Amino acid sequence: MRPRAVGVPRAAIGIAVIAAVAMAVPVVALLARVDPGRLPELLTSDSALTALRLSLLTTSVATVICVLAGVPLALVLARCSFPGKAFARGLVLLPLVLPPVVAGVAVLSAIGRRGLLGATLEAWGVELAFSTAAVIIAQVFVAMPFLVLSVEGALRGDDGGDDVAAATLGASPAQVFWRVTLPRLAPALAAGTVLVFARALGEFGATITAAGSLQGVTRTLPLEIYLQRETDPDGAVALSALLLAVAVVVIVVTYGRQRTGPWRRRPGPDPASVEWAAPRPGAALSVRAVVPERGVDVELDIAAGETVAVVGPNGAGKSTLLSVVAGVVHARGCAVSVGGEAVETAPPHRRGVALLTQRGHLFGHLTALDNVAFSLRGPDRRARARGVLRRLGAETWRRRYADQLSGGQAARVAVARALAAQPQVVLLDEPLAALDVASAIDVRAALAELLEPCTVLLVTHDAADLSALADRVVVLEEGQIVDEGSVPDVLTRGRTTYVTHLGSSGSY
Ligand SMILES: Nc1ncnc2c1ncn2[C@@H]1O[C@H](COP(=O)(O)OP(=O)(O)OP(=O)(O)O)[C@@H](O)[C@H]1O
Repeated sequence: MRPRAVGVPRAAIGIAVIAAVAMAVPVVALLARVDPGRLPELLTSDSALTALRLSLLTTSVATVICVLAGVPLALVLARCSFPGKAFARGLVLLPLVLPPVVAGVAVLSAIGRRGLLGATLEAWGVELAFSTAAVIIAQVFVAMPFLVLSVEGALRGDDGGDDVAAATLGASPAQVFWRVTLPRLAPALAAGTVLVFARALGEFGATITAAGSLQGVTRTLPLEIYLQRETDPDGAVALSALLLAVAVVVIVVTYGRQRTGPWRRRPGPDPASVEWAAPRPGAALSVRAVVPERGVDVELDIAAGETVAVVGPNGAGKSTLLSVVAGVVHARGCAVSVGGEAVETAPPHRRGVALLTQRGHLFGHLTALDNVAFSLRGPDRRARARGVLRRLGAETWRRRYADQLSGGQAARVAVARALAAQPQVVLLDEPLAALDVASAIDVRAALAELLEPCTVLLVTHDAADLSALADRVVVLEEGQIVDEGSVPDVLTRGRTTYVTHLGSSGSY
């Protein structure tokens, strides 16, 4: 069910209709000029078929190259910081604004006989200029920016929270890329691929400049149309209609998938439930979090199996402390050890620490069940995942995707996913904040039981969490520990205004 859209101003609708008609007129005019009687003969001429074959071949190869090279390029531009990044980005996107003929001259200057790489290529016995390879190079050069723009835009638009969640569930950077980042990018990648294909298919200026017009070698369909325009206008019209049809088919095939909503992986068969075994006992945690740019300077030791609640006003540094333990935030003065082993230089997936943030970050392309099974191994992983969901009272929604769950339901599934990973240390950042009162009571009770053997660092603003879950409480203010002790002691002392309010909030 789609929510009703907010109304659109009448003027916008009027202008949109005029714009759509203006875009449609040339296409209709072209189709009107096609002579259906002569179409088979015109389209099956030797020159037309040769040009079509060459166009489809070069465009397909160029599209594959753009996808294989463009996705890593977009990833680096979106996610890495390095000197000269703005310049590198400008360079990659430059062909977008270059006149195609200039792009062709640039390609020829690189691969031509007297070009920058010409002598080296010749020494290797490779001659690229005016070859089919030159057509592909020209197409890649002009089309690549479309893919980079689409994918980089999608990457910049998200905060990388899903990737962090996956890493703290034990996924290596390569697994995060294949299992989480790429599926999330699928719609942008599909859109970018269509644009690349369309741009490469229609490429003319750069191709004729860098590769010439040799029949069967470099004369692609747009070049054939241009040449036929002089000698056989009807043939040119027929070929134009053919190019139009190919472009429409590509767009329909690719965008057709998107009409069914976001990309989702089809779930496997519904598994039988396997009773969830008790969580693995936790390990001792020791952390020194010194992050001057956030004003945080905290040292904390937690015994194996202990649950420590961290409380404090907004901006006190609670989430930063958790991020340091998880390996998401790094600073020179930080040290973290899990089970006596120093892990501050280890990447998040090697720390044995699961981080559950306020937003949960369920993976949108997976069902609730497959989210929970994400970190599990073995043939019965989905059955065990169902057992964990059952323990959290979330089994009913196992076949739903993240966008089909309410905030509270998603929070339960996210808790199940974090606990299923059996981490040595569990980091919970306000895990119950999205739940209604009744659900919070249920999940809190389940957590109290399930977290019993675990080492837990829990950030909360709710006094009910303290009494139900915490063995000890630590109070943070402006990045420093200002009090710590047993829950009743700290709340009774009420050393800060925040703690006084927390103690009198009624839920304790
Ligand atoms: N990504 C960031 N870059 C720079 N500074 C940040 C970033 N995230 C948080 N900070 C700053 O670090 C300090 C601690 O923030 P943090 O999110 O750890 O507080 P918090 O106690 O978790 O707050 P809340 O209860 O609102 O979640 C704040 O001053 C905040 O402005």
